[in-house]
Amino acid sequence: MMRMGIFTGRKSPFLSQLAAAVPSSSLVAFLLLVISSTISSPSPPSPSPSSSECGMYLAPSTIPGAGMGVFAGHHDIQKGEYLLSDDGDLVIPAYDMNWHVGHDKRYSFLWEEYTWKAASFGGMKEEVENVKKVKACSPGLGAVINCMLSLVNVVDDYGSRQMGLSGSGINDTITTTTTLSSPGIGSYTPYFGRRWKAKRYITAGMEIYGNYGQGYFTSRRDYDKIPLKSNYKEIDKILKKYQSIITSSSSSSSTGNADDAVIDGDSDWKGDLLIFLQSLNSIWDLSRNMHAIPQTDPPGDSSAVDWLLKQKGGSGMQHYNSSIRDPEWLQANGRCMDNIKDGISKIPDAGRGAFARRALTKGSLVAPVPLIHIPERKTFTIYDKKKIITNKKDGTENFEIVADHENPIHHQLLLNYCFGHKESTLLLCPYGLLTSHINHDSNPNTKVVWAIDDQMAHPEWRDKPVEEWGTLEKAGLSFNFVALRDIKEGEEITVDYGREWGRAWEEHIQSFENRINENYVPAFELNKMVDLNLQTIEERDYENQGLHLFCRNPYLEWSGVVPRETILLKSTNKEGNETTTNINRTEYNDWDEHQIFPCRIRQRYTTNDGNTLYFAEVFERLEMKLQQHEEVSITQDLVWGILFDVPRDAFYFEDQKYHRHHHQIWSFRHDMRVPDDIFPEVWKNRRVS
Ligand SMILES: C[S@@+](CC[C@H](N)C(=O)[O-])C[C@H]1O[C@@H](n2cnc3c(N)ncnc32)[C@H](O)[C@@H]1O
Repeated sequence: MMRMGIFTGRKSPFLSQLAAAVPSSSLVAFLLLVISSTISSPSPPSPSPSSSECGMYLAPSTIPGAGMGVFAGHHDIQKGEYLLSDDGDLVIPAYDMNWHVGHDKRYSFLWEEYTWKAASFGGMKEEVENVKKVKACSPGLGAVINCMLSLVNVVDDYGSRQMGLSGSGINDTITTTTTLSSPGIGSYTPYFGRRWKAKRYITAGMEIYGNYGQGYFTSRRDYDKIPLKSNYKEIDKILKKYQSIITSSSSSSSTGNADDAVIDGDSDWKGDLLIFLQSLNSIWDLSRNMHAIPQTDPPGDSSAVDWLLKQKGGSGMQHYNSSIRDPEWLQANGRCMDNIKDGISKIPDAGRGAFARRALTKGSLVAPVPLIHIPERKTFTIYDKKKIITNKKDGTENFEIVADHENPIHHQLLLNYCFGHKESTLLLCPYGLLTSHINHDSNPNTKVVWAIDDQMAHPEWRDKPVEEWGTLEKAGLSFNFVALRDIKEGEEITVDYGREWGRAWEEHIQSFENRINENYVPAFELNKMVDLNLQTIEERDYENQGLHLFCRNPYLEWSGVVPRETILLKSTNKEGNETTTNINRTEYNDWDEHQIFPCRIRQRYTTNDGNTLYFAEVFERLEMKLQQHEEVSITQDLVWGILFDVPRDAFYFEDQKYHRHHHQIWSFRHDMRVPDDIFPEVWKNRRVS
C-alpha cells in the first residue's frame, strides 16, 4: 500500500498548525455571495441509507472563493488507482464556433472555461480540417475539480483516451457490409473514456486537484497572485536561509559569542523573524512569491516551517492539511457524486447511459448537477457555406467561403447535452460526475429540481433576466437529480426530457430512414477491427464512403517500395497543351514507421493456411488548381508502388473531414427541457410562435 510520509490518514500534528493560507478571496474573481431567492428552494434531498459508502462528494472547496470542489469520500485512494473504475467521462466536440457565430459578440460561451485541446483526444484530430478550431467540452470530473498547482493529486489519463464508438451499444451491428441503421447515430458523442488517475495517495476527505497547467494562472489577471511551483521553490530558499540563521545563532549564543547578545536577549526573536517574513506579503501584495510564504497558526511558529522543509513539496505542501475535510462533514455538507456509474444504455439508440451504483431510496439524491449557462441558444447554430467574390487590389477576383447567416442548417452536438425551455434563449448544460449520461424516459425514475440555495454560488440569478447575468464567466447554478421512487442497484437512471423532446425524437425516427450513408463506419472503429476482411476497390470504394485508406510505411519497406523524391506529373495547361512537371514529394522523405501513404486494394486472397492477404497499389493524389478558375481543382492519381502479400495490418483508415455522423445535418438535435414548474418566469425572453 502506497503511503505518503506522515500524511497517512489524518491531519499531521504540525500541519494542523498551518493556517488555511490560500491567497485571500479578493484574489479570486468569483466571490460566492449567497443571496436568497424568491423562488423557493426545495429542502435538500435525503442522503441514501448507504451514503457512508459514498466515494466522492461535491462540497464547498477548501480554496476560498473557488465555489464547489470535489472530495474523496469515505475511502482512501491509492496512487495509480482510477478515481472510479467506470469507462469515463464524455468528450463533446464543438466545431468551428468562431466561423459560425464568432461574428456576434452577444454569444458568450462559458464552456470556454471547461474545454480542452481537441488534438490530444484520440480520433478527434482526423475528423476536421483544423483541430485547433475544435473545442473539446468534457462535462465530467475534469470540469468540476479545482486546481492547486502544488497539490495536484489526479492526472487525466492520456493512455485511456482511446475513445470511440466501441461500448456505445451500436458497434455490435458493425460488419463489413455494415448498416449503421440506428437513428441515434450522430446524436450523441462518439468520444468517451476520459478517466482520472490518482497521482499520489489521496486520503479520505481530501480535495481532488487536477492540473490546469501554469498557463491557466498566468493568463488570467484574477490569478496573478496565486503561487506557481517556482514561487514555492523561491520561498523554500528563503525559509532555508531563515533556518540557517536561527540555527547558527542558537549555536553561537551557546558558545557565548558577544555579537549575539542582543538577539539572545529576546527569547522569541526566532518567531519574530518569521513573523516579519510572513508580514511581508501585506506590503508586497502583488507577488506570487509573497503568497507562497506559509502562514502558521500561531504566527511565528518556526517548528511548522522545519516540518514543511522536510516534506518533498516544501512550502508547496502548506495547504495540504486544510485541503482535507472530515468525511462526516462531507456527509453533512456535501452532495454525493458517485451514486451513478456509466455503461451502455438499455434504451434503444440512446448510446451510453447512467446506472445506479448503489440502491437509492425514493426522495434521495441521485446526483448533484452543476450547470454551465449559455445565455443565447443561437451560440450553437451551424450555418451553411456561401461563396463570396471580393476584388483584389490588382483588380482580379478572389473567392472566399463564409458562413451564410441567412441559412442555419444544424446545431452543435453540445445542444443535446443542455437543458432549455421553449420560451427562453437560455441553455443550462449539466456537468459533474456522469450527469451528462442520463437518458430520457417519459416515465422516469428521477426528477430534476433546483439545488438548495447554499449549494449554488448564485441562486439569486433565478430572479433576474438572463440578460443581466448570462454573460458572467463563472457557473453559478445547480440542479439536483432526485429519485422519484426506490431505485435498485444497477437500474438505469432516467429523467423526463419533456414532451417537446419526445415529439422531436419521434419525428426524427420517422424521417430518419434512407438518409444515412449505410456503409460509413468511422475510421477509428475500422482501425480497431483487426480481423476485418477489407474490400477491394471493385467491391467497395472507401473514398466514396467518407474514408481514406492508407498503407503503412513498414509494409512498403518490406515490399521494397521506395517513395520517389519527385513525381512526374502530366497535365494540360490553360492553352490546352500537355505539359510534364516535376513535383517534389517533400512530405514523404523520411522513413518513419508512422508514415502512411494513400493506397487501394486490388485483390484479396486466402492462403492455404487460412490467412487473408492483399495486393495493393500505393498512389499519390495530386491536386491542381486551374489558373483561370481558382476555386476549381482537378485531381490525378499516380500509382508509384505495388504491395504484394500484405496482411490486414498494412492498412490504416482515416475519415474524410467533416464526415462523421455527428457532422451530418440529418443527425438529431434537441435540447432537454427544464420542467415548466421550476423554470423561472423572469427567464422567458423568447416568443414562441
Ligand atoms: C444528455 S445526452 C445523454 C447521453 C448520451 N446517451 C450519450 O451517449 O452521450 C442526450 C442524448 O442521448 C440520447 N438519448 C437520450 N435519451 C434517449 C432516448 N430515450 N431514446 C433515444 N436516445 C436518447 C439522444 O441522442 C440525446 O440527444
